[in-house]
Amino acid sequence: MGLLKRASRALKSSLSSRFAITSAVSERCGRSPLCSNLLVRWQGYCSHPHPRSTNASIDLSQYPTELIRNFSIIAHVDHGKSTLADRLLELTGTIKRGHGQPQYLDKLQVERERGITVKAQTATMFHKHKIIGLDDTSTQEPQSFLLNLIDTPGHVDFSYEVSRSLAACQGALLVVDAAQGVQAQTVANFYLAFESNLAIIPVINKIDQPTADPDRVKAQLKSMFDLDPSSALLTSAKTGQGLEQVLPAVIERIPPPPGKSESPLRMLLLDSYFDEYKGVICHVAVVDGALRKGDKISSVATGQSYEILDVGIMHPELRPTGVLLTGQVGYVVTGMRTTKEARVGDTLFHHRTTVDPLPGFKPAKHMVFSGLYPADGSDFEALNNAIERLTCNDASVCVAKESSTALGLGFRCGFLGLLHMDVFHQRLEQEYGTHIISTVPTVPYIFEYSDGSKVTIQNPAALPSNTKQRVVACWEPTVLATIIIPSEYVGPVITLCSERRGEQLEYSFIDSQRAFMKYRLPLREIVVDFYNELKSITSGYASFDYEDADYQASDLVKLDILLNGQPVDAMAAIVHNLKAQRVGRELVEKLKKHIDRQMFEITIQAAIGSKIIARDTVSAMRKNVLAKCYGGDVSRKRKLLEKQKEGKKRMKRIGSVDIPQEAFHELLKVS
Ligand SMILES: Nc1nc2c(ncn2[C@@H]2O[C@H](COP(=O)(O)OP(=O)(O)OP(=O)(O)O)[C@@H](O)[C@H]2O)c(=O)[nH]1
Repeated sequence: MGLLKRASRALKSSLSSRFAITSAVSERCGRSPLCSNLLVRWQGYCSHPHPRSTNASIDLSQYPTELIRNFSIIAHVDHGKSTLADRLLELTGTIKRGHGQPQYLDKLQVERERGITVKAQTATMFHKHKIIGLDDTSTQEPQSFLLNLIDTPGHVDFSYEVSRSLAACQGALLVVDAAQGVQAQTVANFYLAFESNLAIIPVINKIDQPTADPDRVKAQLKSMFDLDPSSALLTSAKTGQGLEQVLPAVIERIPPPPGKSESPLRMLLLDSYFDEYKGVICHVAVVDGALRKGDKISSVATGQSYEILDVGIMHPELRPTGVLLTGQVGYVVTGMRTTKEARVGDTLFHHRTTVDPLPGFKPAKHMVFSGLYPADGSDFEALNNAIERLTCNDASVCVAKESSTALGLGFRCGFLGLLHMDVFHQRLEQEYGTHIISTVPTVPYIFEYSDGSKVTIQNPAALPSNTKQRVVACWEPTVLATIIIPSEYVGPVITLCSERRGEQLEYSFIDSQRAFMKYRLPLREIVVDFYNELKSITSGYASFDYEDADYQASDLVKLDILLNGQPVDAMAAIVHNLKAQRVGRELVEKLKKHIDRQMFEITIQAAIGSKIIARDTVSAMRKNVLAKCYGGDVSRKRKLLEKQKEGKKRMKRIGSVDIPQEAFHELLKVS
């Protein structure tokens, strides 16, 4: 994951090297060069809604780059980014106070249900501010600034979104919970912003909490990132305390976008999604030049040309402006038919001009792969459509068609992590009404065969079962994990990491209460349930982040699951030899629990090659759903039978055995 490299390139190998990051950080995080160049001092002036927040049309020509600030909010998960974004939108009158929809920018149903941000969202705000010349005599009138705010996800799986958002920004608010202090993703996000050369404004949030200790957090910011403690803003996004300092600090400390208005148009494509009515909508940042409705543009990546049918800003919903000028961030609607044409990171430019492409983004690195199949085989086309549309909106998923003897036609998808995979499944079901079966997640292993060929295996079924005969060596991907925990949990965390075949690389203390550990862990060991277990053994206090590392030689075997003697390719897994027995037993147990009794006996076996390592049986008998329905109304019985019929539709028939969707889901949790 390129994004993860950033996280801790400076983390590199030792804490001390991080602590040694020098005054370059404080220079960047202090007053921007702009301020010294202009020799101005800014003063907070007005936090009332700007008149433009009404439905009046917006004239973007009033906002040259000097009056634009593009910034992001980054933080560890749950430290209050989305709540802070809400308050800033309210403060500027972009949304109504008490709009009744907390975390306004978390628009997806899955984000609201899970209380997490999955997709980075942009909103444009206007804020009036007064400038006072350093000589204090040249008082100017307050000026209106255009502020583009990008709310980003905090969970490690979605840091790809963060890295993309930062490409459109010149500064970032680094939000840290006043009670929890610096956590693993705070570290990762800081380095991501630092390496992107952004001005960083530390914001210590949640100061209203009884356990808040802003001084301790300031000391951590100083010792870990060399951030000037006096530059930290103290806020409570909940009570509103201290919020009036945030936008003045954004205007004061973050430089305006550096683009040239007189140069030919260059736009960075940040994101895209499919809208039922408008078609493909692209989020763009205009780096140089200007874009107008009706312009013809071309794409560097595909060479295709399009006409701009609509252009505008997110304020906070789509708001047509007819134009986007240098430094502005907004949306464009072109004639693109699918979001596949909208390559995230692409450079768009005026047709028939020549420009140097913008740097773009490193492609997302897929950590986990799993097969997705329609629960009902005849729904393949519907699933195909749903996946196509959803991947338009989530470019970080890779998809290839595959087929399984057990499940029929389906897809092999690559995800950034397990939560990402989970969220993708949930969105497929919620937003597109598809019922899916997903196979056990796997990571990309490398196998070397006796003929000297090497293959990357993303699907266990692709590995012949008699591996030992043909495979001469195998390697598995590893990660460098950063774990920050209260000192009292060090023991259990060390035990967990060694159970997961981890190698400790570093162990030190951030302050008197918290320990910092760095481990090399096999990726396979963390994708399945590691984070949940870490949270549970540390009462939720652990924070965790990882970056991808090298492959390491390993002793891997293919574990087959057999139902009535038939191997089920969709249930095969590649596991470490030492764990094969336990995993085999657990898989058999889970399947037994979830397969309903049927008219015949079902044997469930786990096998390595021809050796059976676990076995159980489900005895024969049809599940009688009417058993608990004594007498009573016939319509009630009919309803229960209908429900059973509906449930059966969602079962997968493998050989002669019906397997409910939940059985496949449960298999995902075996580590
Ligand atoms: N006491 C207190 N709670 C806050 C404050 N700011 C946010 N919260 C609460 O903290 C929780 C997490 O807030 P979010 O804004 O969703 O956090 P986030 O960082 O956006 O979370 P992700 O998007 O999942 O990374 C919510 O329950 C908020 O109500 C604050 O200043 N004080």
